[in-house]
Amino acid sequence: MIHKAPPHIHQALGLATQALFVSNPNPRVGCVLVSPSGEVIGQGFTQRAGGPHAEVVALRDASGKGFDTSGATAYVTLEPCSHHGRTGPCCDALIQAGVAKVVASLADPNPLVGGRGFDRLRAAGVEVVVGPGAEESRELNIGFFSRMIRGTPWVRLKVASSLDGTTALNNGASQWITSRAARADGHAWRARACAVLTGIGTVLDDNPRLDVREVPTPRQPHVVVVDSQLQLPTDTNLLMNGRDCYVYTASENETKKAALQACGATVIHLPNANGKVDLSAMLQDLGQRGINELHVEAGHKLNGSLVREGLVDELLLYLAPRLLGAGRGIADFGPLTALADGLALEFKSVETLGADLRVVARVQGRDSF
Ligand SMILES: NC(=O)C1=CN([C@@H]2O[C@H](COP(=O)(O)OP(=O)(O)OC[C@H]3O[C@@H](n4cnc5c(N)ncnc54)[C@H](OP(=O)(O)O)[C@@H]3O)[C@@H](O)[C@H]2O)C=CC1
Ligand SMILES: Nc1c(N[C@@H]2O[C@H](COP(=O)(O)O)[C@@H](O)[C@H]2O)[nH]c(=O)[nH]c1=O
Repeated sequence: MIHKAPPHIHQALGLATQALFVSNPNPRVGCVLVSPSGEVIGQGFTQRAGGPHAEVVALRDASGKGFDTSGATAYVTLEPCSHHGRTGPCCDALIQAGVAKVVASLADPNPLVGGRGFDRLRAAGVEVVVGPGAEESRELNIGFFSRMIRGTPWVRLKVASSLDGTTALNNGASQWITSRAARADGHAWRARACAVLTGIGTVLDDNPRLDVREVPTPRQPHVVVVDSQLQLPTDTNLLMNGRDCYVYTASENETKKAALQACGATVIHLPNANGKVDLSAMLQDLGQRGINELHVEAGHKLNGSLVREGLVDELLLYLAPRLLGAGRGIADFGPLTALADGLALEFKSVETLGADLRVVARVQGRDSF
């Protein structure tokens, strides 16, 4: 039997997409309220952290328009919450509004919710259907699911390269390899991430801003720097706009640490056995700090370590129609002795963006948590 998702859940998924740049670190959720006669009476999506969740926005929308919500069906892309977080439980709001049925895409992976929302609704006599739109909702919230289930962010490596895989010349020149359109698209991917991570090599070569300025966004992602020796200059562009900045280091230089902290950075000491930063421990720490999607824009050295240590989930690759020959590559790992030891990927999408190509490729098996 073919199970067809009801159109209202597609509408709710469309609303959830509107939360893409907004709700971090909360999941992107949409909700549509439909009256017993089949009329859409309220809609909403999750607002910024601490603001109302999708269900409450939809209920307010309905009551604001003078609609009676009793007997309505709520189509929602994630299990309604049952706990008192920064806002009250959405289950209670739905029950109080007299909603008769909830169609939800999938259960919330948050251990504080995890099925309790559905139990609470059912206990109050609300009919609950789970499943329609599950794949799309999980995909939209891959970072939230990663953090809740694995305890670490979804790691997306963004790279801009020539068609032959060069990301910078040996003298460090790299601006710009890709077109304006590709770079603007890259900003949209920055905007959906909770944080943008880079290496000290990139900071010293480029003094990048790593902010979102080519697309409108209500919030800027945090910035994370991997810097073993605390070489980060206090006048770096990264510290100029008051964003949260986390610097992971192997250095115990308290003077430099104090200088960076005075500029608003948070310095975290996480050395590995080689005197570099322990990248695996860093991801655990970022998970605890509420980072869902981690957007990496680093050079070939840090990218290489992330690949070598098996920490990369996805590649966001912009390819310019140009050959640059020898230079810095995408990720410096290996040399391998067997082809089978390469990082096996699966293409998710290939699109043209102006003159360039955008390839999204996922590391095989990484999304099966
Ligand atoms: N085209 C593109 O998409 C991009 C190009 N670039 C280009 O890349 C170049 C910089 O590359 P690169 O020097 O590789 O810079 P990275 O950004 O990769 O930073 C590398 C540095 O990170 C530090 N580090 C700390 N811990 C680790 C660890 N566990 N593993 C690896 N590195 C660690 C090391 O310095 P330390 O030991 O001192 O801490 C290392 O030298 C620039 O020319 C820049 O323009 C950069 C980003 C994107
Ligand atoms: N060279 C290159 C990119 N480089 C990345 O962009 C960073 C600069 O970001 P910002 O300071 O915010 O403009 C730089 O340090 C590097 O990480 N990106 C691209 O989309 N295309 C390109 O050709």
